[in-house]
Amino acid sequence: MVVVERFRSHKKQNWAGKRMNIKKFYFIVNKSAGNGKAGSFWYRLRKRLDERGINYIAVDTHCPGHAEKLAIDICRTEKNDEIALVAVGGDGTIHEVINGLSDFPGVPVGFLPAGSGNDFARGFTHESDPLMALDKILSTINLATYDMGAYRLAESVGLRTFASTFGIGFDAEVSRVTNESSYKRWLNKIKLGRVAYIVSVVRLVFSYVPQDIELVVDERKMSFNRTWLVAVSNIPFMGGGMMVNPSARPNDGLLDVCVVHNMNRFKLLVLFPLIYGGKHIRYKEVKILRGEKITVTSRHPITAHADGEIVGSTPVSITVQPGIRKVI
Ligand SMILES: Nc1ncnc2c1ncn2[C@@H]1O[C@H](COP(=O)(O)OP(=O)(O)OP(=O)(O)O)[C@@H](O)[C@H]1O
Repeated sequence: MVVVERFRSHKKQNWAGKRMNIKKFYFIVNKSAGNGKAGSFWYRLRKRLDERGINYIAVDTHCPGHAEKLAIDICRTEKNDEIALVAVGGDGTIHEVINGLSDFPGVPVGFLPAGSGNDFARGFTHESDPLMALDKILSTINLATYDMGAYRLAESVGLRTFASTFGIGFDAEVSRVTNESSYKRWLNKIKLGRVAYIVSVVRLVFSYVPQDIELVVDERKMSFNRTWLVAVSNIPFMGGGMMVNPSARPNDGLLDVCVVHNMNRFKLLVLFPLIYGGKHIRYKEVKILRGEKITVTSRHPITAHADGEIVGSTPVSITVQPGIRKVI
């Protein structure tokens, strides 16, 4: 009955935990995150920085993709062992910043959660309050090295990075519909941004068409019929706290894979709340795997997201990059 398969166990943890000598903090601020909530958060954060006499520079993003360019420009002009970059926004903002840092492994990154979902904070920094998160970052005591995921889509050039989850299928459509929705804006206003993802699940469950896929995890080849989603995770959470891969750890050198297949729509809807406690993995239609290299192919292209941002469609190959990123 329980179809939870663990053919790889966690590797030895690569926790680094050391103090750094950071001389200057760069804050990359996406004031549009959380549908504008980040702007008011930033006002309070800046006040705290000024009160403490911190040496910092803040730069605002002006459009999608800008955080990545800013991160590259900063790292090219500054001594990499003296700076830290801090993303202020949601998971989309941190996704852009870590991609900008791809060629600069020595630069630590921090996150002040001010978006709608904030799964990065849940999985890495464990601090949901932006002011508390700022205090932790400034103390730079909690510096550790973490794994990142790398993905290559057939239609794109080069390797891209994700921090939390790479998702294919239903969850990608949920991310797309949520990001385009007007209810996300309204729910963010009343501090219920994560509920927007739940609304999208209910909207899509009766129209989404599950697809057949081929999955390879390390050397192991598998076929799944009527697949709703494949979620490749570095941390347990996606979509604002859904615990899709409860055992995923960002410092074990491995990625966890959750495949939901052959489940009828009504069962999916009824069981959906279980994902918040990670209890969905008990069901025969849910397969959990773990590995270092994952490829997904399908006859028809299936939408894919990285950290909640739509990035393309299948086929895709994904690998883990063990301990590559310093996070404060
Ligand atoms: N100045 C800007 N104006 C509009 N959009 C921006 C701007 N700067 C960045 N963006 C885009 O805003 C999008 C949303 O940002 P982000 O994901 O950080 O917030 P969120 O969607 O509210 O939070 P979460 O992803 O945690 O649910 C990203 O795709 C990013 O590229």
